[in-house]
Formats: sequence, structure tokens, C-alpha cells
Amino acid sequence: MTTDHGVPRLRAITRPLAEAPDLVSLADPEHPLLWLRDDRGCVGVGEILRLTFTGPTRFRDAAAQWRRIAEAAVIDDPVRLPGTGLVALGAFAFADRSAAESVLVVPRILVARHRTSWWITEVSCADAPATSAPLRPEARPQGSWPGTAFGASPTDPRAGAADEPDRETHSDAVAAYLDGVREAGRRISEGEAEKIVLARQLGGTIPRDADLRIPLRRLADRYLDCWTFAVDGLVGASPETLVRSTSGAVSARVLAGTRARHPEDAKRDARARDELLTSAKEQHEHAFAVQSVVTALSPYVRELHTSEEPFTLRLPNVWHLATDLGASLGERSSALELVGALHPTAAVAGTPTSAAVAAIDELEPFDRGRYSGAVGWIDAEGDGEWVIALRCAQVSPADPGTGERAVVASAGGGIVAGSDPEHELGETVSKLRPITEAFAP
Ligand SMILES: C=C(O[C@H]1C=CC=C(C(=O)O)[C@@H]1O)C(=O)O
Repeated sequence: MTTDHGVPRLRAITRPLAEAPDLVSLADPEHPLLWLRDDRGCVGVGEILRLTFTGPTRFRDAAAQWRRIAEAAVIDDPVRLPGTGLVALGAFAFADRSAAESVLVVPRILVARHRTSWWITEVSCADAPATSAPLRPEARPQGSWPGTAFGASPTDPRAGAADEPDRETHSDAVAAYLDGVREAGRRISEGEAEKIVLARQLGGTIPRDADLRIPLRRLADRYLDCWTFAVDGLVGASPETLVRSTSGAVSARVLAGTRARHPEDAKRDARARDELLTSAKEQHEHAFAVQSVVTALSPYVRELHTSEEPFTLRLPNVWHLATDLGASLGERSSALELVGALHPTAAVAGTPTSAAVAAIDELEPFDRGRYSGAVGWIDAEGDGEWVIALRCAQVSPADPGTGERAVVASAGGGIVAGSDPEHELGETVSKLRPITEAFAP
């Protein structure tokens, strides 16, 4: 199955699909592989190749290995749309020193959609005899979903203790987060950094046979402006496009600056939006995030342009300040190479990057894993779409003793001069809502 240089040789056969299957119901209930937003997306069934990476060179290694695999592949693709032919889905860790593996997974079967076009791709070893038509996966019936009520931290998973920023006494994990925010504020006032993004985690458990398609469907139905994803146990719905690169066109959506939504009270909701748009602090925090993306992308693109002013993005749980970027790809860099150049942006690390990453390492008492890393897909042309892994949870393999799967949800926010710790805590509660609600019983 490999070339003389040890590179797996794959054959991908793509065929148009006349019918329009429900992508979520085709996913594996316990190990879903899914990428979905409105009328675009794909579901992977089975796995033919899994590549793992760790350390500071994880993006570069993945990009180089994927390029070799794509060059060696035999591709039969009359459909020729973004995501046809050979495709891998991936999830990458935030930190260079993370214990979490970064992965690229090539599904055996991919069923996908781009607006009104549907297709199926079957991937096999190039040396095996080719089949005439790809195997059709079948929708599986819905399984059980007892859900989970998250506890205040992965090590203190007392159900229900998660979201209580107004409590007089906070849990140890919340107290540690608040201390971290204060310390970040102190460092910023002393000039060590201008912005530091600090996160916290919640913990829960689900039984081994819980059907993860249920929280995924809730996310996809509710967060229409987000990419709903499931890759190697990382499940979420992110509003922030790190980079999309298709046929030479590059785009990104930068988010930073947040207010909780109040959909039940239109006036209060509008006030929250106006406050966000006019807050000098939020605009300042946002500008750092835009600048970090512009600086990182510039060497790879031409004609980079951004929306003139940040606009407000309305999600069901929060308002965000947002800026869209567009550009043309300058040279033939793959989407994964662009991801490696962009990560970590100021939206998830801070400014300047190295000082912010060092502060996160000291002030957050946990490994972020893949939270605030990158999740997305890449095809054989190097085109792809990657989001920052936000509003998400990592679901672990089942514990052999208890049969339970640990679920760790994470959310954070940018700390700048003048940030108020209790307000920041409230912001993480709003940002955790997509996951706490999707995983609710
Ligand atoms: C770090 C997170 O959000 C980032 C993205 C949008 C707005 C953010 C903010 O306002 O702080 C964060 O930079 C998170 O959701 O965990």
C-alpha cells in the first residue's frame, strides 16, 4: 500500500449523488466524523488512514506528509468541487507542548454536499482492485442520550456546579480562573503583554454508548453561522474561520470582543450589541486579533483586504465583534501551511504571541488539548477550510473500568487593560452555553 518512499498510496473515487441524505444520521454515533454548516458539509464513515503529529512542528509535518500522500494518490473525481477527491479531516492541539495528539483522518467513505451538489467518495489502497461504484453508507437509528450536567472542572465534575458566576463562593477551579485573570491583568499593566487569552474548563461524563449525533444535531440546528464539527472526539460549533482556501481564494473571519445575548429582551439585547460596537476596550482587543491574522497571512497572499469596520456577529448565545478578510493566494501554499502560519492568533493566545503563550502556560492550570487549536479539512489540491476549535468539548475514549467517557468543555476570553475578572467569568459562561446546552440531557 506504500510507495518506495513509504508514503501510503490511496485511491479516491468520487461520484455525484442523486439523492440528498441527512449527513448527521450517517455519522458513527460514538465516533462521528463530521463537518457541517447549513448547505455545506461532509460526513466520514470508517477510517482508512490516520496520521498523528505532536510538538512545535505538528502543522509543518502534517502539511508535508499530506502533500506527499496527495501526490502519490490516484484520484478519479469528475465532480471537482471543494472537498471532492481525496480529503482528510483534522484536529490540531493548541500548544506546542500539549500531550494531546494532532490528527489527520482519511475516512473510508465520505458523503458530502456543497450547496445543491452532493457526492460520495470512496477511498481504498491503490494496489487493491478498484470497485465500480462507492459503497453507500446507511443511516443508523438514533441511540440513547442521557447527556451530562457539567461540573465546575474536569477534576471536580459535581453536576450542576458549572455555571454559577453569581454564587458567593466559587469552586476552586473558578477561583483559580479568577486569580489567573487578575494576574494576567497585573502583567498587562506592567507591560509584559498587551492581551492574554485565559480559558477555563468544565468536566462531565457520558456513557460509552451515548449517541454523539444528538448534541451534534442540536449544534448544527442552532448555530447556523458556525461550523459544527466532530473529529476524533472533538465536538463543537465554531464561529471563527481561521482560514478557507479554495481555488486560489483565501478568506478568514476574525472574532474578538464579546457580549452575552439577551434574546428574551430586545432592548437589552440591542444595548449589549451597541455597547460592544462602541467600547474602546473591545475595539482595542479586536484590533489585536485582526492585526495578528493580517501579519501572519501577508507573506502568503496578495490583495489582502478586510471589512472596513468590525461588524457585530449575532449568535444565539453571544454578540461578537467580527472582521472578514479576503485575499488571493500568492504562491501554492496549502490550507494546512496557512493554518500553521496563522496559529495561534491573538483571538486565542494574545499579543505579543510569545509573551501571551508563556503567560497561558503559567496561568492556566491545565493542558488545553485541541481546544483553541485548529479543526477542519484538506483535499489533495491543498484546498481546505479550518476553524479555530472554539465552543467545543473533547470526548475521551471510554474508561475500561467504568465504561464512561470523560467530556471536557473549554472556553476563554481576551484579557486586556481594564478587564474585569467577574465580567470575564460571565463571558466564559456564555461561550460555554453551546456545549452545556447541546450536551444537556
Ligand atoms: C477564546 C474564545 O473566544 C475567542 C473568540 C471570540 C471572542 C473572544 C473574546 O471576546 O475574548 C475570544 O478571543 C473562546 O470562545 O473560548
